[in-house]
Amino acid sequence: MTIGVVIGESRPTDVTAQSSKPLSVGEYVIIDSQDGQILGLVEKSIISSEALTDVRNFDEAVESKEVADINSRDKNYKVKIGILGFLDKLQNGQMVLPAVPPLPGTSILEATQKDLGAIFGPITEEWIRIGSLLRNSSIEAKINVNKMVSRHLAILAMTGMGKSNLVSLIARHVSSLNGTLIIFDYHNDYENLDVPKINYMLAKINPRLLPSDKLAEVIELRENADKQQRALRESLTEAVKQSKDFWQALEESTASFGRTVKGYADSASRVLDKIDDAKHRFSDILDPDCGDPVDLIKEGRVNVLNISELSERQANAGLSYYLQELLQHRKDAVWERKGKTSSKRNNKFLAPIFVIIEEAHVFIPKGEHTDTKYWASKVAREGRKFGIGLGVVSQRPRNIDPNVLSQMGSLAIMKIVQDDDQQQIASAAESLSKDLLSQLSSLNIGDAVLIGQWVNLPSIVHVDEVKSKKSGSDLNAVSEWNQTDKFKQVAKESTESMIQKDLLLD
Ligand SMILES: Nc1ncnc2c1ncn2[C@@H]1O[C@H](COP(=O)(O)OP(=O)(O)OP(=O)(O)O)[C@@H](O)[C@H]1O
Repeated sequence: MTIGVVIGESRPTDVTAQSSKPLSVGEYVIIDSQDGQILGLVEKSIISSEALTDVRNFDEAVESKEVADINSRDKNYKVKIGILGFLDKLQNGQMVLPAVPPLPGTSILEATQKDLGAIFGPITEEWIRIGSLLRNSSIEAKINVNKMVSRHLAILAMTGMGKSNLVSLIARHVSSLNGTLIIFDYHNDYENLDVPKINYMLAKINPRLLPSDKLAEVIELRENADKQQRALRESLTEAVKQSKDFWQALEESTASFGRTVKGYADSASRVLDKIDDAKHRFSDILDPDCGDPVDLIKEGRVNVLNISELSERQANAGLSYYLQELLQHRKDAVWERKGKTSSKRNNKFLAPIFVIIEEAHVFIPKGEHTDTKYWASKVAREGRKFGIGLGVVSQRPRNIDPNVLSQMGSLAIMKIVQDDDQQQIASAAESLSKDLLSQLSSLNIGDAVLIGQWVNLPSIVHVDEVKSKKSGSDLNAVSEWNQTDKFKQVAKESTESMIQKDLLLD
């Protein structure tokens, strides 16, 4: 159906058109050019009224409105359309721009399912549905899972805009494809994730497997307490690591170090206090008898590792351990498959895995070293070769390490209003045009700009809501206060009636 006509000057990159009705920014249209059909994206949409132009006062505005209302030709709908490429080429995954601009007078057509389906929702197994195009809502929006895993992903948005909903949706699809997904859940957001055969667990740290500087972080020794750090380092011997009762052996070894090395009695005693404290406070997490925590992760499942009980330093030590081990497992598996080595240990992960780090700005911060950052950037660099994908989720993109962010080949960006967040994203993602960037502050909950390797074309979509996901929704303080008040009232009344009964019985 013809909805407009190209007017004025046109270029190979954009045209201006007069349309028969208002068109939305972000809507796809077809430019029926002399060289073939071209896909276009509405970048600017202007509506003007002949009668209501140059109005000088309120009375004149009211009179002009009456004139405008009866004149069907009064409104003028003008759009600027960006050219994305020839439609048939885009349907085959190629972007080819016209050499000659579409001639003025060329028809603008409504884009149909037939036109857009092959571009935004290809029907092959690796393409999974995550929603529909925001402005052409009958068109499915899909993402390519293979590209997501091999080229990494960043999900960036202000708080409450739908990041964990998108992660939950991805988890569902990965689960239905029998893939292995590992989510490091910092706020216990995924406890109620409704995915078949989910493997939900408390992330554990086995202190036997840690080097002394990492153990020092986990038991919360101060970073600049050099003497305590040394006391721990010297006490954490191979014999202690191998002993039956790890904590007892470590305590004995530390006590002995304090007795025998001159000037270290106080430091050793402080370390002993810290060990005792950590042993009791973190007994669920610090487990010398849990074996290798990576063994708790199951292949072919969605694994949610709850790290909400861990302090930031502990979570960092835990996460870097997991990332390092997961990368090594995948390297072993790939090398073994190529016949280059025969690994001594059982290769747990025979197929690619995808790891999602929530609150990435905490663990992969800008301008600061963390072990997780080191391993995350290694995974980002080497993951493609070894089949380990990284997904970073954050509400503060400006605080994520730009090197790691720029290695995320695919992005889902939801509403973001802060200018420095937008700038950080723009410099990390080449394919984020100025027009798309300007859309970010006007998106609603669940709307996302998708760019990068996992889509054929940058697009603005509305992500499907995962209805059964209970977590993440805002607390309803008013209703909870109300409930609590009612409970208190009921409790008070029943206590009063019991007192009455007691008095009567007396
Ligand atoms: N695609 C969507 N469509 C409709 N509602 C949505 C969509 N995505 C999320 N919501 C709603 O928005 C709320 C917040 O979503 P979600 O927890 O996913 O946001 P978030 O960005 O992860 O928040 P936080 O930063 O606090 O973790 C939820 O109540 C959820 O139901």
